[in-house]
Amino acid sequence: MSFEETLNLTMLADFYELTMANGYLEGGLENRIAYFDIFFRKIPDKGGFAIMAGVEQVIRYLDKLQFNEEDIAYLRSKELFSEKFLQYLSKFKFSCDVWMVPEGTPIFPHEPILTVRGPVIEAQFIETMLLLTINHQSLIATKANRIVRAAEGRPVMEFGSRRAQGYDGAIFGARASYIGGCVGTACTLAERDFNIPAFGTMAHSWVQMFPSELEAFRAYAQTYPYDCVFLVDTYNVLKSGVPNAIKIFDEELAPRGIRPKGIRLDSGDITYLSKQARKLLDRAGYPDCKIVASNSLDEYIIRELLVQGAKVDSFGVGERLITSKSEPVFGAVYKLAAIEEDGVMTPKIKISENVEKLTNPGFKQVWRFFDRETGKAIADVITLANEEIDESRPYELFDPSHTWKRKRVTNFHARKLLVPAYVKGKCVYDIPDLKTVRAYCQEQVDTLWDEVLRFENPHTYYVDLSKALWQLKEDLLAEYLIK
Ligand SMILES: Nc1ncnc2c1ncn2[C@@H]1O[C@H](COP(=O)(O)OP(=O)(O)OP(=O)(O)O)[C@@H](O)[C@H]1O
Ligand SMILES: O=P(O)(O)OC[C@H]1O[C@H](OP(=O)(O)OP(=O)(O)O)[C@H](O)[C@@H]1O
Ligand SMILES: O=C(O)c1cccnc1
Repeated sequence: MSFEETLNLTMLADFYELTMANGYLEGGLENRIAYFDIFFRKIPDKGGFAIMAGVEQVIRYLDKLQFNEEDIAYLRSKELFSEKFLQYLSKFKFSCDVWMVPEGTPIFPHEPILTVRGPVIEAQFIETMLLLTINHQSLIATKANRIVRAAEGRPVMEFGSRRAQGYDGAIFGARASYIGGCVGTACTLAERDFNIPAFGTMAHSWVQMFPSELEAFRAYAQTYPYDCVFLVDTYNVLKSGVPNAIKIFDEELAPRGIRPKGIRLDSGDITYLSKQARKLLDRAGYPDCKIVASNSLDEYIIRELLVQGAKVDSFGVGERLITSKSEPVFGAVYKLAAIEEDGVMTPKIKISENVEKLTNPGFKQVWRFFDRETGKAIADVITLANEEIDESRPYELFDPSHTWKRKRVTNFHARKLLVPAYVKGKCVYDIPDLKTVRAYCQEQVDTLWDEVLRFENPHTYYVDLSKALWQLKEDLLAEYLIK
């Protein structure tokens, strides 16, 4: 049984979701339809984009939503909820429609990345689990993608389980890291359950367990002759670690015609040590022996190491990736966008003094415009769900805050980003395997201009509103301001 199959997280809800639900039922609002959007406001690390992740876990959660007898008994013990509500929960069956942006897609602030439509009790109840799932995995996939891009084609392995914030942080963090572009993970369970390649080198304790470093390397080579990546910094990298590694390559592997895989540096000045180690290995006839570096790395240090000319072939990255240490919050929120009664939809807006916190009302779609000539993404446009984009005619983009800033685009292809995931509670989403998601992510990131990809002061990618949505927002703002 996979780790996920052991989980039923129905009760992982914020208590107010239950009190509101009880209130809706008591007030006869249980059949009122609500539309909720998930969107985020700020890209971590001042980046130019984020990566959508966690969709598969949202589906696993929704598929299992069910209150068992224990849950009902516990809720009854609170002496807060009506018997009618407890009966409702015991027969609870998810019946909403859900649209999601596929995993691995680059996403931008303020655009809906997931929309739920359904009876308000159900749609409201799932807020917390949906947010925590998308927030966690999108955070880590985004961070992983930054680290992988900093490594400029050198493989990055995720080494963070031991420093993850809890076991689910480790497991789903490994999953998200893989989507973001890591080649594999040290987390064994992640390979068992998600098919993410798991591999590793050795710990300092292995080296310490033997009377000498040389004996430690020899024992490892005898057990795993085809898989030797020696950790060379337990005592002294250049005086003992690398020379001992070379000695064992010569004595244990070379006579059998086996090429060594690598050495790992885990402390000290990685640039200096990797350059010196490279010279020693090359001189000894092992130019193909790879140098792996680890030790509190992130995209900034990796980039700096490469600027310094470090001779590192691959990176193991743990704590700063699995916790997204530099910015550990992905602030996606769940906001009501419309309600529907007797088939009539009423758009809703959340007003705020802070322009950043104004919501986009109504039932919406997000379109990504691609230039047909370059294949590059030009802009995203949030429209009302029933709008169509005619690719055969020029489309006028305009900045929703500075409407005089306009751009006419021609020769474009427009793709809907929100795709159906549930129809009336039934999953209609074909979950792709993770390798496919990872490849899709890379392909989609490649559609972004370098100006959006860069780490420092990236260009703000356009996320515009259609005229109809902009007008609706203006009208609602005017209406509320007059009130
Ligand atoms: N050439 C370099 N340029 C920039 N940062 C580096 C360089 N080499 C290593 N670092 C980073 O500097 C930080 C500190 O590394 P250092 O090995 O000096 O300290 P440490 O972690 O305390 O060492 P140890 O593991 O021996 O205790 C780590 O995040 C490491 O990745
Ligand atoms: O530094 P990270 O990016 O998290 O990478 C993973 C770290 O985990 C291991 O360290 P260990 O737990 O053995 O402790 P250490 O920091 O003393 O090496 C490994 O040797 C790396 O240093
Ligand atoms: O396999 C490794 O080298 C490894 C695994 C986890 C953490 N640090 C290193």
